[in-house]
Amino acid sequence: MGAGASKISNTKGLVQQVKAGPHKLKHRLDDTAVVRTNVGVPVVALLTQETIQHIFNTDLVDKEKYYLGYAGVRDQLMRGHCPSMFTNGQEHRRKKAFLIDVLQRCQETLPSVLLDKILVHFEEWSRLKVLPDFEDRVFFLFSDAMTEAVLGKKVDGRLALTWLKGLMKIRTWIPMPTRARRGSLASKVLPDLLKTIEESPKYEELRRLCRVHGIEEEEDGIINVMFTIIFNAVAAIASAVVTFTARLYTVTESEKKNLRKTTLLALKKHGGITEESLGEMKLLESFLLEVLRLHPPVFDFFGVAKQDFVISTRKEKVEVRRGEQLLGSCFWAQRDVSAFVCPGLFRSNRFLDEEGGVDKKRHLIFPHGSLTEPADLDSHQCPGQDIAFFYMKATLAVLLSYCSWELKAIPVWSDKAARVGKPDDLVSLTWFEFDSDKARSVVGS
Ligand code: HEM
Repeated sequence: MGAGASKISNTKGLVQQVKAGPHKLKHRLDDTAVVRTNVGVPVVALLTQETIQHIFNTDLVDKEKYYLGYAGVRDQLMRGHCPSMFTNGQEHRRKKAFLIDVLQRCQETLPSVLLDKILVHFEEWSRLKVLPDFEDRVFFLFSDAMTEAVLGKKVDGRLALTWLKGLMKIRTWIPMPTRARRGSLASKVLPDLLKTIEESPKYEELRRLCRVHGIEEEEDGIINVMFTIIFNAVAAIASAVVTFTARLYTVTESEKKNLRKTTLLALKKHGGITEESLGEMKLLESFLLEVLRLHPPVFDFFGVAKQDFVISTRKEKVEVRRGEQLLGSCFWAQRDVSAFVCPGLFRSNRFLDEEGGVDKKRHLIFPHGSLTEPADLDSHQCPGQDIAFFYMKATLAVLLSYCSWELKAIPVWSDKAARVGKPDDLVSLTWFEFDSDKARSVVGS
């Protein structure tokens, strides 16, 4: 029986959640589809491709302001303005339409800004040779590229990272001094962060767009842009790229060689990073999708039932009461055996066309909805996937074709939600080399 009443306390639930993460919800061989449990808050957890659809249904489920189940964002770090992904109804429609407009307006500058940053950052990494802070450095690369493309001027990546690291809080009475310290550091950098945005070339344009989209307080719009760049965009793509780098370590030499060869071939054929060359990097894309299937940056999607409803599965009918928290487990739904053969295995060619990849892609739900369906204003699905894939594929293509590196340790995944898909220990490089001359001759901007 999956969804019986769970009597455990929030504290015990939270401790289990931190220790076991998604493995608290079910054993990998169970076929449980729904379970009532406690992950720091009581939840009805949806664990399959079929049941997780309920969390995407905005007629049944609302977002909770500032909260994702047991975790939340510190509203003072948002100056009391709520990010789009935590809002509902008209407020959500307005904010999401505004953000989509902002993102569309930077589409043209985005590729050249990114290529420039890739070359500059990789050259710096190569000079340093050893990168104990590799994860932060990937974040800085994407932060520079994204902020410059959207704002016309880059924001200091260290300010952005300090703000991000202090953003999340946990719903518990247990004292968390490290989190508290990070929260107060983040409060300190917020004025500098906002000042850089206010002084950026695109600031007036962003204020105008706020008015166009009926966002009454301009600060609300600006904070939403900041949240989207740093939290929604940069944090997610940086994590996926670090996870990819670690995953490469786990595949055979011949797989790696083939990946490098096909990527470089596409780059050379089209004379650099273009829509065409990226489109031809089928193995790179399949590898990346497999990384995002097994290690999505967001494991759990949360929402609150707006009304009573029933979830019917093959085995049972589960009644959900209005006000109950729902947890959609992206982690388990992307390991559902009804959609993926041998779902626990990492198979880098799983999403190739000849492997039926096109059909399988629709079961990828890491963007908070099917990857093959476009995001719209009535859902909470991510509207940034095109940008995300351009950023990730372009960076990985240059990395694979012109760089060599060594990881400090063999990566191990025990699936800690707080690591947003990355392996348990910090990913560091003991050595990094970049063939800048060759890269510039092909991808030079
Ligand atoms: C691999 C990279 C990415 C992943 C896995 C990802 C995933 C997600 C997920 C799971 C959500 C929903 C969160 C929730 O409601 O609980 C979301 C929302 C969002 N994402 Fe992404 N994202 C990625 C990259 C990006 C990028 C590059 C951008 C912008 C350029 C972006 C912009 C947004 C925005 C604006 C929302 C809020 C949508 C709304 O309010 O309805 N994301 N993303």
